Amino acid sequence: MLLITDLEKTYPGPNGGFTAVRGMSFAVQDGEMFTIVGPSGAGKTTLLRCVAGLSAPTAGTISIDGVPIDGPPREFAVVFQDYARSLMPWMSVAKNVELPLVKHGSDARSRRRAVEQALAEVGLADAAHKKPFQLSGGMQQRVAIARAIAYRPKVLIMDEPFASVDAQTRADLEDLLLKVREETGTTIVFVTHDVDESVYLSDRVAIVTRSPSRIDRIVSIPLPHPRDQIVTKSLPEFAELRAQVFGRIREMVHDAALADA
Ligand SMILES: Nc1ncnc2c1ncn2[C@@H]1O[C@H](COP(=O)(O)OP(=O)(O)OP(=O)(O)O)[C@@H](O)[C@H]1O
Repeated sequence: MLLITDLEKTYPGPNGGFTAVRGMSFAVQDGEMFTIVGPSGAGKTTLLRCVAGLSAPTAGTISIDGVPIDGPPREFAVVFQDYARSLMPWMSVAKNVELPLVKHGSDARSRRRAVEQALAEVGLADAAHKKPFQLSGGMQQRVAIARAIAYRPKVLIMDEPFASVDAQTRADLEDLLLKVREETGTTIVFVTHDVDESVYLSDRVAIVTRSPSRIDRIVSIPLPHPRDQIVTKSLPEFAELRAQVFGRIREMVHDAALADA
């Protein structure tokens, strides 16, 4: 279980700096798809960077199975929105996917097998020898996902991973993620601006307040699996959950505008 307790992150600066996150606590169960949504600038990326061990919290603790995180854990993988910057342009797709496996010290034969399997899982078996620039944006993001899942991380952390692709590719990538999660049982912590995406993908959606951000509420998503872009999104329960999450975010933005006035 991933446990976040009383997390605070203050960026240094004048007048005591800027506190992006304060008093943030939640738990993500093993194998859960947990999504975080909230107003723009709320501190979602800050939160994910702390959870991934990429940024040190000012206060509070993050632990996985009771072990505190104080640097990027070996069993975590991270996928960011900007696939173009996250892939090495001079390396083939296969070499890009292999990179973390080399860092983890696996031998050549198991690396080759893991790369082949991960590329097959994301539907890119034929693109192994291409360079990232020869692929579309959606395909490059598939490579980033293949790289993240190749070494079977315990936790996959994703920050707006599908924000830069077109609507159809986005829907395909959402379904790919559901399939990967179904097949591997990976725990996924996912940040998105898109309320429909959060409800469609998740077991639970956490709504965070604006900075200094904390959990406002957590909404359970008891929609049946397997999910389907048309069938699931046509369910009255989907519309109800979407309205609940969207309504609460709108309320918070409205309250903040009144407070700022
Ligand atoms: N390195 C930094 N130094 C100072 N302030 C920062 C730094 N990184 C982020 N912030 C501030 O912290 C706040 C939260 O930023 P963050 O990117 O975590 O929010 P977010 O919810 O991910 O935003 P968005 O929804 O727009 O992607 C913002 O006000 C931002 O300006």
